[in-house]
Amino acid sequence: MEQFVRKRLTFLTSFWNKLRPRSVPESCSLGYLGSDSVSLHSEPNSFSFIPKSSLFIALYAFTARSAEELSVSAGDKLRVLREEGEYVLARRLLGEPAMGYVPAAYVANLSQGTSAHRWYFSKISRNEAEQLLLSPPNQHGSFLVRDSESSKGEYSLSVRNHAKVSHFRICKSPGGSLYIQKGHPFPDMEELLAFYTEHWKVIQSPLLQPCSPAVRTDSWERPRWEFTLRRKLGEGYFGEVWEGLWRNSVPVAIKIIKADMKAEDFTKEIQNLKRLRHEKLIQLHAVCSLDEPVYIITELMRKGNLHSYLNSPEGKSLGTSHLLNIACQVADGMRYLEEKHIVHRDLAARNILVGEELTCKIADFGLARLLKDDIYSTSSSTKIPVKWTAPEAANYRTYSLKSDVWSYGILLYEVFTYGQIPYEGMTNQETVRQITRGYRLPRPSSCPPEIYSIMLECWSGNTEERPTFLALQEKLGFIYRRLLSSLS
Ligand SMILES: Nc1ncnc2c1ncn2[C@@H]1O[C@H](COP(=O)(O)OP(=O)(O)OP(=O)(O)O)[C@@H](O)[C@H]1O
Repeated sequence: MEQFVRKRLTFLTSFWNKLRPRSVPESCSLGYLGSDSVSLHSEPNSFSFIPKSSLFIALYAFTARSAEELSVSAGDKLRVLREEGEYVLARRLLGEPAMGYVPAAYVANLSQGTSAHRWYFSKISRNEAEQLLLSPPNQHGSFLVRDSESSKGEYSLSVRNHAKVSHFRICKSPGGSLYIQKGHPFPDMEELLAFYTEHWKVIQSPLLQPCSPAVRTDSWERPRWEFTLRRKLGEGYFGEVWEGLWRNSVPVAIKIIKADMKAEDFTKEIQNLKRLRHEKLIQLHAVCSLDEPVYIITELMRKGNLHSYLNSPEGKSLGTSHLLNIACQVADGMRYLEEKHIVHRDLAARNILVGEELTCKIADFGLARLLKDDIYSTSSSTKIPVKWTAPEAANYRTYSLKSDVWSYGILLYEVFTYGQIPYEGMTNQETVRQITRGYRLPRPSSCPPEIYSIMLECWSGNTEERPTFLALQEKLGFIYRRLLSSLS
């Protein structure tokens, strides 16, 4: 069970390692299956002692992506120990003894004649067949045979004909022969296909190559029953956020999307979370999105958002070195986004989450965008957090990494004022007017002058003069290390 969960939920590896540290070397990680009755050292060509139903053949070559997967070549004979969702746990029967997971679509059961062929896709619907044949690497002439949806025991032949897919019913006569055209039977599927490969004009669709299978790599979707809600943590635009448990053991944060939210809005956040992986960015663990309410499951940050944390007694007791440490962590996460050319657009203390030992992570990627050029323009009237937004973004909706740098300067102000609202007492309109005239926030009393001069650089009216996140990370890191060594 543990191995299965480790294998299928690789995104939870760190949790597993915490719950049950691996005690065996990676190369022996499948040794727990040693009780299986098949001896890997038995006479290789005689598999008579293995139940036929578990003898499989690899239809395609597959290269393992992790230590728990098994690389196979097309034609390899395998013993399948069990099926697990879209994978089978298989043991190679010839050559180097090895065992691991292989996509189920890459293997066929030898005891079921038809299924041992690359062109046979048993549990696939007409629509799925069309999608598969029309997607890469399949091309004109790709074909497959599938079980007929409407007539049990019969088949359908689906063939890609340029940008279209044609389907032909393969009927079975009472005597067991197969035919597409009445009066033209074949004893088996191979002969039928051989005939239509040669005489493809009869069906106006050339059979050039068997369809290639698709391996689904999106393993984020999890069943809802695996999560239990324990305590409400907060509420945002998309809905409530709860502390919860995954499989009754791993603490997680669960965002429950409100029923009236437009899918296109929150899916942006999910997509952004899926493609971003950095220790200073909040990590997506799973989603439950097949029915409502949609759950977005992320790592749990026990101390909540940075703004509230700075206002808490614990936050208020932090010294300059701690505040600098927070600033460095956020700069590190933003440097990663900068490298990926992703603009966050909503960088603020409320969107930084705090965990144990002052760990800080950037969250709320709902507004984040990949920059195609260096600037992202929007004409949409999305609500703008004006006091955090650079003037060119607030006035002309032109967002860039440099507008994120401006927001980072405001975040520094929040950090060094222990969570004070910037431009307190000013309205949004007044703030924009004052900023445009050159007004800048004053130096907070607990802020060292060198940090304040970094804030002022971030708030340069000329975007070119603002530092990069890489430069910010280096500069702040240097100041932090110097401060630590002066304290020790
Ligand atoms: N992963 C998490 N761990 C711990 N607490 C969290 C987590 N995610 C959110 N929270 C808490 O829940 C609150 C609401 O979060 P959410 O992301 O929904 O909204 P928001 O960031 O406040 O605003 P919005 O989504 O409207 O921009 C946060 O302010 C934080 O206190």
